[in-house]
Amino acid sequence: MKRQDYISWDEYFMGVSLLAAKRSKDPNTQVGACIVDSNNVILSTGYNGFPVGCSDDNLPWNRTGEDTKYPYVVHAELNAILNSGGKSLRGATIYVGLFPCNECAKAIIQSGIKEVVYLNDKYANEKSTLASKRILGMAGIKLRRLTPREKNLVLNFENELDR
Ligand SMILES: Nc1ccn([C@H]2C[C@H](O)[C@@H](COP(=O)(O)O)O2)c(=O)n1
Ligand SMILES: [Zn+2]
Repeated sequence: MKRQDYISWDEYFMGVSLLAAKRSKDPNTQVGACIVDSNNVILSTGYNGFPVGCSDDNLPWNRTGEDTKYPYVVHAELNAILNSGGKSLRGATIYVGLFPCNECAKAIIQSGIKEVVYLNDKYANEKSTLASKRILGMAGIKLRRLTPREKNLVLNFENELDR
């Protein structure tokens, strides 16, 4: 009989986006994204960080004050779109830990992505999120908040060493 406790496609792709988020150097919010085609093939991943060539150590990670991270950070969704290397994203789905902002929403729409699956909507009342929902809705993009069956998905490197 086949295993019964395998993870769903949704859990797999959201899991990949959460794993990508672990690469983020942002001390406050780590976001990952995973773009998938209609055959459940991963097209691209990304996480929030500074642009290539801009050192993580020489730009600010502050949220407030004179010099903040906001003008410099590339969001996870945009990085995933840019990392796709010119592949067509038409009809694709983007899995992302945090609901996309308006800037990422524009890129999502223009790239042809048709569905956004997200986990967290902690900035639901921000102008950027409201604008994002407005344009994603107008563009006919499906929005789906994922309710995971399990709270935890454990990766155990040690177990694999014993096989
Ligand atoms: N959908 C999103 C929303 C935000 N981000 C990035 C941008 C920042 O690095 C961080 C948010 O920082 P906070 O204001 O919570 O300190 O998350 C993203 O990549 N995708
Ligand atoms: Zn964004």
